[in-house]
Amino acid sequence: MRLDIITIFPEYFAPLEVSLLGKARRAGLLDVSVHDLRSWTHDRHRTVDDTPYGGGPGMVMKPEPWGEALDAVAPPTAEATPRLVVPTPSGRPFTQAMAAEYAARPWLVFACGRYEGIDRRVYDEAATRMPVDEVSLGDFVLAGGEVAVLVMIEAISRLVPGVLGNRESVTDDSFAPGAMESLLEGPVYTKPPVWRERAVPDVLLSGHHGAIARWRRDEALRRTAAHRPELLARLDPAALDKHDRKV
Ligand SMILES: CN1CCN(Cc2ccc(Cn3ccc4ccc(-c5n[nH]c(N)c5C#N)cc43)cc2)CC1
Repeated sequence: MRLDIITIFPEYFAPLEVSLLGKARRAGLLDVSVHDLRSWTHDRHRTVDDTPYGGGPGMVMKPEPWGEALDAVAPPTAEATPRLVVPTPSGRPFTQAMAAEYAARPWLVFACGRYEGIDRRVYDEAATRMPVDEVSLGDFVLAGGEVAVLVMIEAISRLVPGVLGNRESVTDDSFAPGAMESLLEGPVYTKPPVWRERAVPDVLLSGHHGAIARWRRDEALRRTAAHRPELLARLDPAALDKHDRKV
């Protein structure tokens, strides 16, 4: 999977060198390139922003550098076509399902905006030759797209086959398709069996896999009811057995 990131702060992406993502890159599972948008400026001050037409606070990212950057990173003559993913407060909510969709794609280009955003004509022109997705991480306001892209790359990359050593660990994720979809994950425990007089629930030490699965589902239902009751409304009633309904 090829990932290209265009930003005025390339240093934000140093974390992509460490941990799982670093290993995945070294294993050739991920081909990640970070590009400095200012490489496509031609003035002495390497200008990427200007005042907004129509007035208003702040600055807007100029279209020219973005146009040249996208031409260079994803040339119209390229054999493959990337999906352009642009984080923005006004985008579609980023979800685990979107992460899974993106993880199945061969090439993503991430455009990290700053200031009050990127001139709209950049989106419109790019959309003439590649799919453009505007995506939001949630109902809060960041100062730019870099942190959002880091979050999305981590969520997407862990779903790429081979990146996570133990594939099973994604099947029980919150929001993962299947039985746990729309449920938050339950509590987890490891050794020691007792820590500061707090014991691990007996069922987890019982070796009784059916009882353990039941306990985990009950805990997931309880946590979802407590923290995200609206997710329970999404559950297919057929997926709930009579025991679930008592939780
Ligand atoms: C007049 N007002 C009208 C409202 N706008 C709104 C606004 C526009 C940009 C920014 C800063 N910014 C620049 C690029 C960029 C990318 C992502 C995000 C982002 N924030 N929150 C998420 N979940 C994000 C994601 N993903 C923020 C970004 C902040 C606030 C301001 C001007």
